[in-house]
Amino acid sequence: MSRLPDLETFADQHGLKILSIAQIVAYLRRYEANVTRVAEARLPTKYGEFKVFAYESPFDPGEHIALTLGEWSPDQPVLTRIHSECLTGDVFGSMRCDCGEQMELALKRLSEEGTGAFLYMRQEGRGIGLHNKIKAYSLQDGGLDTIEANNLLGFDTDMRHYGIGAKILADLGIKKIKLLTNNPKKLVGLSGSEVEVVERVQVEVPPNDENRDYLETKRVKLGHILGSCS
Ligand SMILES: Nc1nc2c(ncn2[C@@H]2O[C@H](COP(=O)(O)OP(=O)(O)OP(=O)(O)O)[C@@H](O)[C@H]2O)c(=O)[nH]1
Ligand SMILES: [Zn+2]
Repeated sequence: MSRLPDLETFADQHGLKILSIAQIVAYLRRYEANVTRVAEARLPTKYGEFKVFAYESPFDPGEHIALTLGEWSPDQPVLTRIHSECLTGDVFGSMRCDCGEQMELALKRLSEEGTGAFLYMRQEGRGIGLHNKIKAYSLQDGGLDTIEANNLLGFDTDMRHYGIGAKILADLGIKKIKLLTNNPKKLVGLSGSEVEVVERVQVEVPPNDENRDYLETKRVKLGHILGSCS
């Protein structure tokens, strides 16, 4: 019986191209990060009159939106918040985390600046989704920290990526940003993208009794720059 050729020889013989898993993943990541603006409208808020832009992206079902205030020139660094969805904090005022208050603080800062962009990325629960975040909360009620809970559920600590956010900013004509964040990993996540972070702007809110341990875990285990408000 003749031996089967190895995959690469077979591919050569048939004019096929064999891609490594890493090449396929890199390709999907690039393709996934393409965004299409699907709608835009006026959005008057208590923080001022924003424009709201809706985006979609292949392979990513998240209905991401961007709110913008004012105008900018192509080389102007724009005050920007890339906010990850937290339904419990952003909508219901949960005190387990700092998300809702950070969202309000960021919108206020944009309003004071008179110019800026606020991206609302549908990466609930650091990318694990709402139901899984609530499962993680349940484990945290039993004594685990936010990272241990994610890991016990079989998820990485943080499953977000920032390529789509960078593409949305590029679509809005933003090339340089002053990024409102306490998370240095967001800067790393944006490096090599079409957007340059020229400054990190602290967006810290005071801790409360419900989120003090959670914020400490973020500081110690996730490397968030926190502490000026405690
Ligand atoms: N899995 C999980 N997600 C959480 C938990 N608490 C908050 N989140 C999510 O964490 C995300 C926000 O991430 P944070 O680590 O608070 O902040 P960040 O966006 O990385 O950093 P900043 O820019 O400084 O706000 C949101 O998607 C929340 O839904 C939790 O206990 N478990
Ligand atoms: Zn939150």
